[in-house]
Amino acid sequence: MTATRVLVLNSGSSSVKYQLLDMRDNARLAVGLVERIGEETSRLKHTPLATDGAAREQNRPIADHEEALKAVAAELAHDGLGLDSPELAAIGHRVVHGGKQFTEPTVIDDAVLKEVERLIPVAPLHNPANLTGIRTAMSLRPDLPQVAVFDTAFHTTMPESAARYAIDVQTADQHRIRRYGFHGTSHAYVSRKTAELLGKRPEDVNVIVLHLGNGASASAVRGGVCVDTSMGLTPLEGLVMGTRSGDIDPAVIFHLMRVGEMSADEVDVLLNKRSGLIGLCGDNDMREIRRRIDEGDEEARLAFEIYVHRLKKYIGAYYAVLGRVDAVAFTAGVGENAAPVREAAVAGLEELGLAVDGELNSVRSDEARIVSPEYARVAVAVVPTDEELEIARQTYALVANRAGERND
Ligand SMILES: Nc1ncnc2c1ncn2[C@@H]1O[C@H](COP(=O)(O)OP(=O)(O)O)[C@@H](O)[C@H]1O
Ligand SMILES: CC(=O)OP(=O)(O)O
Ligand SMILES: [Mg+2]
Repeated sequence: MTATRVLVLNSGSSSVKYQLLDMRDNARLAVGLVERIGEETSRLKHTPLATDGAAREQNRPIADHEEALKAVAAELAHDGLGLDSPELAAIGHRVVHGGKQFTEPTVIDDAVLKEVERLIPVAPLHNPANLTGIRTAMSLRPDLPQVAVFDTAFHTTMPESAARYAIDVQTADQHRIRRYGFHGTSHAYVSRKTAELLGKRPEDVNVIVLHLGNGASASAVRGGVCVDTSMGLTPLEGLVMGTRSGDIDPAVIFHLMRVGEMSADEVDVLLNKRSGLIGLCGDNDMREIRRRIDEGDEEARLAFEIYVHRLKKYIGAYYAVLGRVDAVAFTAGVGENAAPVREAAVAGLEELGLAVDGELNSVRSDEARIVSPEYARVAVAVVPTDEELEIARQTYALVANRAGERND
């Protein structure tokens, strides 16, 4: 019997999302989420799709990512889908920062672990969680291939003109300061899906992808190749996010340190965790912000306007970078669900061929769809992302390939 299953772990700063898939038909056997790790109100939600599909929940404090993963392993075992299964071919891990060197999915060994660890200072919210996920999975199944799929990989094609900051070259090179970009697995998947939706080959279309989740980033994809993206050295640059500021005058930082007497760490926490939507209005969930706007809340309205203004600037910028745009694709939690964000982001851009159809845009669906009117020159699309499926595919392709090579 050949092993055909892949477990995918997407470890975030305070959550773990996971899926167990059978790669013969990409069927999802189990999916789940552990959230609020490290808080009193942690929650594990596990849905065993292969059996009765009834979700099970645990509401209890889960101290760290190791405990979270062990709880996930126990839930899977409960359904006869445990990590000890001989049908498990590999575990695929989302790794957020892979620097410049990892352009492909990579089987994890000591050298890879060291490199992911070395990159912690430039992905402090993400790489430590990714590493704990990997180490725990390795301890549970030391014999199994563990594969890292990097958020940065898709962006390694960016030209130097987009990847370099305009700072002293020696200093930049010494500290490997450049723009790496993130959410690459999503940008790759969504740009390809968008081409499919248009009935074209990826190499024939130019797409602006707007990945709007808790973290948010935009990318310009020309013929399937990323040519620019909004996140930089770290996932802090670019769009306004749930808790991150995105673009800011770097002098704000010196000012806060010199005049505000804040330490570097305090400014780091301010910009990463107490800025963006939560900093502007106290809420980082777009649903709550829309609810408050409907009640006439001015603070929430301004936060929404700042969010959309930045988004619109990036649409314009990437339009200019690409020269010709076939589609603007919205994805992730906000992009897929928040019709008012999509409407406001393209409002007034009719001259650029961009518009949404009010009725199409308000339809709720899990399907990839076009929400622009027939006459619009550029398609505005809603394309649900599936980072876990993409990670599973890349992981399975790599291990199947290696197995094939061994048998040759
Ligand atoms: N129905 C909805 N309407 C508006 N916004 C939503 C809805 N569902 C989710 N969101 C937004 O999506 C965000 C989460 O997006 P997601 O892509 O799951 O984030 P991440 O993977 O970065 O944790 C939430 O914080 C919320 O702002
Ligand atoms: C890189 C990044 O910002 O990821 P997330 O959106 O999962 O926080
Ligand atoms: Mg996400």
